[in-house]
Amino acid sequence: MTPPFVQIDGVSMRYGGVEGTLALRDASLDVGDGEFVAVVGPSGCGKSTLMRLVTGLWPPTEGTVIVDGAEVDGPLSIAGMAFQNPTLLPWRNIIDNVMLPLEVVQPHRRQLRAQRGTYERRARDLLKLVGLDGFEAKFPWQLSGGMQQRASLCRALVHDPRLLMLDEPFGALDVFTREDLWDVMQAVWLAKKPTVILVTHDLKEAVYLADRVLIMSSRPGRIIAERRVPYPRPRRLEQTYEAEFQAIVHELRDRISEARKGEATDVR
Ligand SMILES: Nc1ncnc2c1ncn2[C@@H]1O[C@H](COP(=O)(O)OP(=O)(O)OP(=O)(O)O)[C@@H](O)[C@H]1O
Repeated sequence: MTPPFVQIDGVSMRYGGVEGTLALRDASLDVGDGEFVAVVGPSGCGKSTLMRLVTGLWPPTEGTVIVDGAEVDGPLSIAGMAFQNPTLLPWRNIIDNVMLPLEVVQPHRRQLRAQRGTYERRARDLLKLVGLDGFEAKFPWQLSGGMQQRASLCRALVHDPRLLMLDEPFGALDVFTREDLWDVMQAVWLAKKPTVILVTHDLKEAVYLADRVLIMSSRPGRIIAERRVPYPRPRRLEQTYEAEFQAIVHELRDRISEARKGEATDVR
């Protein structure tokens, strides 16, 4: 059997030393290579913290995080990341923003000068995939919030990451743009099959996009349950209105509401 691509084993995370905030306690989860999982849970339960540990932005206080067979001990170059806030650099145009990871992440950084044309084509293809062709030379402030978020997804994908970490990337968008981007995300996943971990508050989004939805307890967070999503891909937005789909969303909502009631005792 192939080992999981991401293995989180008995991870705890306390911010600010022994008297600080315990965000995660004994959290464990495995994610298979090419699997799409969504992480949901009560507000403040440690979802973003989990993302920071997997991408190596913080070391855990206890436990181990293994990605692609190696323990994570610093920022992961095989990961692409997108957050709720698109964080594009205002002085760079859209294509230069999208190409930013190529200037940082090896081996692309080494190859960029010699293969600029190929890389630029890749960035243009991604912009086209998300409906932003024609906007390459614009600056972030000339684009709407939804368009900036599309560009930030392209930036997360431009170095062909094997692991894609998405922390509420659609959270700030209106419902129509959000649903458009779900389908963009689905198309990207079908085309490239990266391993994806998506943190979201939107249970419909979690069920629409993921193979498996993981539910966290209240803080200090750990994974307390999971729900497989039985639908093959490509999935269609109309499915989200069907009774079976809505029953899964309700089931998740109930689990989270139970998790919220079982408030943890160590809540420092
Ligand atoms: N850099 C930090 N320093 C100190 N405490 C932090 C830090 N980051 C997060 N925390 C605390 O850790 C806990 C978990 O935060 P985290 O952002 O991981 O939760 P979340 O589940 O992503 O929250 P939300 O659902 O509201 O986005 C919270 O109590 C938060 O205040």
